[in-house]
Amino acid sequence: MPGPGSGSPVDAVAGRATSAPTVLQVLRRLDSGPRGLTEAQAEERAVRFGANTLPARCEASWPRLFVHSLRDPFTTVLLCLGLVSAAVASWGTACVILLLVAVSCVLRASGEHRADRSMAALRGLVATTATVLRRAEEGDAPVAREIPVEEVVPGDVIRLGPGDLVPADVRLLRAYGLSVHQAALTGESAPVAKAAADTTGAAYGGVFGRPQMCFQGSSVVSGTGTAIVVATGRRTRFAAAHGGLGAQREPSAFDRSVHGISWILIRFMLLTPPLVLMVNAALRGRGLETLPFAVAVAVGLTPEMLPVIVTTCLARGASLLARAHGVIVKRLPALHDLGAVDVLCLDKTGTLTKDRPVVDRALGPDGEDGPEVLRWAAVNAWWTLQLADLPTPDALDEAILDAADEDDLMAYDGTAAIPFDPVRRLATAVVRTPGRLGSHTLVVKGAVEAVLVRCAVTEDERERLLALAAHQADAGLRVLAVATAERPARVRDYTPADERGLTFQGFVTLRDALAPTAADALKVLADRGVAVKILTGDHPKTAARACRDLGIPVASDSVFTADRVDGLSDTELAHAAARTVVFARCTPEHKARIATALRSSGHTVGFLGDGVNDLPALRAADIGIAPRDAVAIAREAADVVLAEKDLTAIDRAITAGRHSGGNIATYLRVTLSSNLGNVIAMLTAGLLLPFLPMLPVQVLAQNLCFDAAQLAFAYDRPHKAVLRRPTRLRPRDLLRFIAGFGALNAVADLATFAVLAFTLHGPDALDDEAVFHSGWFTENLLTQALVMLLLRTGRRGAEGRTPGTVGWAAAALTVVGLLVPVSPLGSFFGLTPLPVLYYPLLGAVLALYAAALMAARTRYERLGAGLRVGP
Ligand SMILES: Nc1ncnc2c1ncn2[C@@H]1O[C@H](COP(=O)(O)OP(=O)(O)OP(=O)(O)O)[C@@H](O)[C@H]1O
Ligand SMILES: [Mg+2]
Repeated sequence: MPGPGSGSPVDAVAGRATSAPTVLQVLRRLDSGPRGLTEAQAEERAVRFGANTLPARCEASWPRLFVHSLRDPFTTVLLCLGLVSAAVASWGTACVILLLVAVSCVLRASGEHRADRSMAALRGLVATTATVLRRAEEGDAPVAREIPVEEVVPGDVIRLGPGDLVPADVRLLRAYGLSVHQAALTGESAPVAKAAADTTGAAYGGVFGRPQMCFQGSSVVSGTGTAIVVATGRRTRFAAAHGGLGAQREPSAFDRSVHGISWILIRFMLLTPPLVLMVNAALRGRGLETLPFAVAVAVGLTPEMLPVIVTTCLARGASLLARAHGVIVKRLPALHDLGAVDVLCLDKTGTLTKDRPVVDRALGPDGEDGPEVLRWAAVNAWWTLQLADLPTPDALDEAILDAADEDDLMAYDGTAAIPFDPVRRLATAVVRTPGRLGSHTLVVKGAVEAVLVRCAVTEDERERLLALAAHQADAGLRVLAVATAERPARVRDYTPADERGLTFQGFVTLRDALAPTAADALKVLADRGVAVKILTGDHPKTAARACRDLGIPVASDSVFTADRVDGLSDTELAHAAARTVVFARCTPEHKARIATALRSSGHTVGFLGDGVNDLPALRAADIGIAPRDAVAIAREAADVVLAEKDLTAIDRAITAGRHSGGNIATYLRVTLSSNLGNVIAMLTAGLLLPFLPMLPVQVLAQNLCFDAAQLAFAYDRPHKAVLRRPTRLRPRDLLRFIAGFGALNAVADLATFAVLAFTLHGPDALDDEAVFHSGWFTENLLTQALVMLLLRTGRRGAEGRTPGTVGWAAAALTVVGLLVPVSPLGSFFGLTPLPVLYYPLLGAVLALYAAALMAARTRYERLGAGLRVGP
């Protein structure tokens, strides 16, 4: 059988030959026909070729995740420190480090495994489908049917429409005005035209340049097509080129903050041991015997639970959001970024408005009622729909068809169509001119400016007509312009070059009601510190009016028409974007450029859109958001998918993001400031004392206790104040915070040393190593508990709250700190019971420390750095 079983269908069909194979060759090779496969054939091929999934999308196994978590930089550094300890035969230290690594890796791998599984399940809810033609039996007529993309097999005949993902590598059988975006394959951002006709000779730009072929990983920007699948799954070009991973994203807000901080810390960790060694050698004449201690200090500085806490916080947030509000976060770090969003860009149609337009009026060039304008508009809508094979009419066309008289339409016979394209903002239908043999009428409808530049009118007349349209738009109406032209009939294809010298017919205005929840949702967003910008393809006046009606103040200088964007440099655009509320007449590329400009000026940008024209911006923003009924490619490109097209859902998602981001930030602040404090105290004490201020095993044991207690932050409920502003963690602010609070912590430790000296009657008594170690051990755990409670929330926040997980964890730390030195376990760590007098004095130190912490915190908040906070 000359079936597709032999060799790779891609090579066989798209392949190495210099000229593209003809449709007939392809069909024969794939043992299929233009009417598609039968269900039985499809089933047999599904078994033979496997599911149409990319290798990169397959779920990672548990052991793989474990190995992956070993590659985490913190873990790597810890392992190196462990090796160093083992090399100097400090087996205790090496074992404890190994234990730390094992615990954090197991926790992280299991957390990630769980998160991956629930993410996969969530992604399944928004999986994309493909439209295939299949037949029940050999003799039956083919039926178009939606199936999950995984079930597509070679030989299937599929339909492509605007907004569809190309589900596999396909050869076109028919195409109308088809253009696809294949940046994921070629890096080229402009859409590429595709056509079905057999051509001879090699194509420019290699295989991807072939006009007859569309490839997995690309998406349909405009037009429609019918095509036969030639390769699926790992046999596609996309899988071969990238393992199906696609282009690398720019670093997101998550990468910039959490990753940025991680790397700063790792540098510190690597610097610490040599520093400790050098200082001890220079001032105390100690040699390599301090190495285990130096290593332990570096370990003590590490927030090794950071990856675990981050995964747990985000996974918990994401699953809660999905369960309670139907909001699906497709990539975990996106939840963190949602919390950091301070500028949200929205498209207008369907987001602020219902996208259920109804025709309001049809008016001629003189502004009087013009019923024939509506008729022409309907002829255009009907024939573009019929001839371009569109799966569903768009909302504007549907409204026009609803308003038009069906009998009028029947008088026309369409011959060609150029479907709507968001860059040209036009749709054209060609009909036979009624009653005039040998003549065609081009009927063009589209955005006012786009149609008028193609009309044969004087400059003054154009100005007058633009003003007339602007007047309509100012009333909140959507305006379409309609024009026609008569041409001698011809067989040759019509192209956009034919849309010239048109006769202007008039305008059709449409009313699109505002979305009922939009006004409230916008107000809530403003209260939460999120600036909203509207990026729309529509008329500036229509957009500005919708904004005003929804309560967004729009000054005259805050409306920007996107053609002005082209003349601006990136910095100028960033400046302009800061002031502007409405960007009108945006092409898809404009939307993306504006999002990029806002990001480059330091904002974390979210973009919500549902159409093909929103695709580049969904990718360019830090975080792309699409409603579930958006076109497939928008859903695919988005990081977050909303159950409904309802702005209130965004607020929920942002709140959940702030919740998780707030917990991560608190964890980092608490851990790092107390770790830093300990390290400073340890270094100082090391120089003051004739012995090591803490044995390596004690440093590590104490560290283990901290880590365990701090897992509680993953389950904390942050204070309401945290949810009021974007949770943006800036590395520089964080470092300032931990330097300040770390120093305070060190002062408390040094005060404890003084207390110990006093309790033990004079500095000489400090020679009692075990008592010193025990005293400091207890103090350290207690201060840690205190810091956890006090730095968690503001002073106001601490009042009237139930203890919660963090409260219980702090209590457990306190108990461990008080009991371990007096218990049998204590002697194992080299600890001993303390004199009774020590406790009241320690109490006094802690009370002073608590007061200082509160004062410092209030000051810090007053300085405006607070619980950090957008611009
Ligand atoms: N089917 C159509 N036929 C002709 N013109 C259209 C059609 N659909 C839209 N237009 C015109 O093109 C313009 C741009 O459309 P586009 O789809 O890019 O954005 P939009 O839907 O207006 O707004 P948003 O970006 O807020 O979703 C519209 O404002 C309208 O004037
Ligand atoms: Mg839209």
